Amino acid sequence: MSGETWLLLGVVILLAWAYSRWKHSFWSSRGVATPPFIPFLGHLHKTAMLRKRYAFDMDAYYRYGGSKFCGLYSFHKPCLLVGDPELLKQMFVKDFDCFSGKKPLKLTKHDKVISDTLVLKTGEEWKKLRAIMSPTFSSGKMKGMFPLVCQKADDLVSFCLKEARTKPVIDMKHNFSRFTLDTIASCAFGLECNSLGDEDSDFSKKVDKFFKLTTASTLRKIFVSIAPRIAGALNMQFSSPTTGFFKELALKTIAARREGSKRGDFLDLLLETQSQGEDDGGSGKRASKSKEVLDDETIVSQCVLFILAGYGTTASALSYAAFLLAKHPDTQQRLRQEIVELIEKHGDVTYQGIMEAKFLDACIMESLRLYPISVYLERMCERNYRIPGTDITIPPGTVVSCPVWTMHRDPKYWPEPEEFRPERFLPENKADIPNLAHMPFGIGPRNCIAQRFALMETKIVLSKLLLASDLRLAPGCENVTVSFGFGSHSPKAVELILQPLKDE
Ligand code: HEM
Repeated sequence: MSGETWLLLGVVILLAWAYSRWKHSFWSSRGVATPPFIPFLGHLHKTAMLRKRYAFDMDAYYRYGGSKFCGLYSFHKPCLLVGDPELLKQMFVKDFDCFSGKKPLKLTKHDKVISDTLVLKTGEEWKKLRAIMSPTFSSGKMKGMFPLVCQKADDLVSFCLKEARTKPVIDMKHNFSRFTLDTIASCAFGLECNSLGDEDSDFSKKVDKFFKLTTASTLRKIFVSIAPRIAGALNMQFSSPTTGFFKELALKTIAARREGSKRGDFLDLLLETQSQGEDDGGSGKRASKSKEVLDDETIVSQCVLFILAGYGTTASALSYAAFLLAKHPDTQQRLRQEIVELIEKHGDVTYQGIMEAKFLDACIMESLRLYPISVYLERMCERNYRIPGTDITIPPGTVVSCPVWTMHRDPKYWPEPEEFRPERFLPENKADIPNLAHMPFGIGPRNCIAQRFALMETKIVLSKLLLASDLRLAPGCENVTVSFGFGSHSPKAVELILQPLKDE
């Protein structure tokens, strides 16, 4: 290269560096602290991978003011980390109209099934869909689905006890995952897939494929995220091609339901909202609103949503809870006693009984405190917003995140935070927990829509499992290793010894 070319290159690099420095002065010029960052990337190298993210959030929270708020950069885009419960309440709840969106996922036209799921919708479309779907998760509707989930929980317990006869140690993470899968197949797709007993079940194989990340699928996702239009033109999609299998399955079940075979599951409930809209033909307004949102394709997307949002989350929540109960035999016995007393009162594991079980609820809440499935929450600012109590304004497009994992272990809110102490969540102690210091199901109007369903599922399984067996830690498995994936985490393994409590 000639001297002039070198000089030109030097000037270009210098200008780019100066531009990056200027962009990265957004927070310092407003007097907001930021953890150390690097040119161009900002903090992206620390926040893009969940494995690094939770440790980074902790550092930002304790050392750079994040327990109130601090500034971050994703490339050159300013982001805000907010760890103050009062400020979170103001932003995520009271000023929700300014924070109803989430960071958009870049998708192609071939990703319609997942782009129509509630979790990826924004603005008015999200509002309408959420309003129509919310009643399907009411406590009345949960009662209707209770027997379906109990059936799957009974299958799980029988399977585990059968395994316990031949195996010294049971892989409970695997069994909880299969149980969750069977429940989703039953409640969202009307399918009895029995993946617990049948390792070759088509449904479970397809779900495994749906989540499997290979080098090729990762590169495809990265390419779609960078150039969605070109990717679309090349017939590429972000989601796994296996999505087509679930779409066909749900469409087939919808057709069968129209022939009259109802089961009171989630799919029936969604179809009911569609016909409620149609029945309202007289007034016209509601009918067209429902029809517009819940066409068959939109319903199919919400069935797939159950796999996306409900599979790993519930299986991990059950795995962590079972591990903690096995590690704390006295707590386990206290919980078993509560369940036995409720059975004496109600005659069986009933919806009413598990709702009354205060210690059961406390054990699950404490387990989700120590291991919140979402390490952080995010919202996107939709217009200029002045951070309350300051004269700092953040522009539209700023991503605001809440460091859930870190806040769940802050000794300011949780004395001896690393200890498993369900008593913290008993009614007489609940008043000591500040509002929004505990948020395993998120915050405000965009929180987990299926919280009732997820809790019902978890409570039924733990009740039935503890009534049937004593859970003990397998030798060498005294600690749980958290395995961080792309967007979520799960215990690496939960291997337990199951000691049956009744003669079979
Ligand atoms: C123990 C299990 C579960 C946990 C811990 C959990 C947790 C969460 C969290 C933390 C969020 C984000 C909330 C926020 O940003 O404020 C969320 C959102 C969501 N969850 Fe769950 N979840 C669980 C099970 C499920 C299940 C079984 C479904 C089934 C459909 C589900 C569906 C959703 C949906 C649709 C959203 C997005 C809601 C919206 O954007 O309006 N979740 N969940």
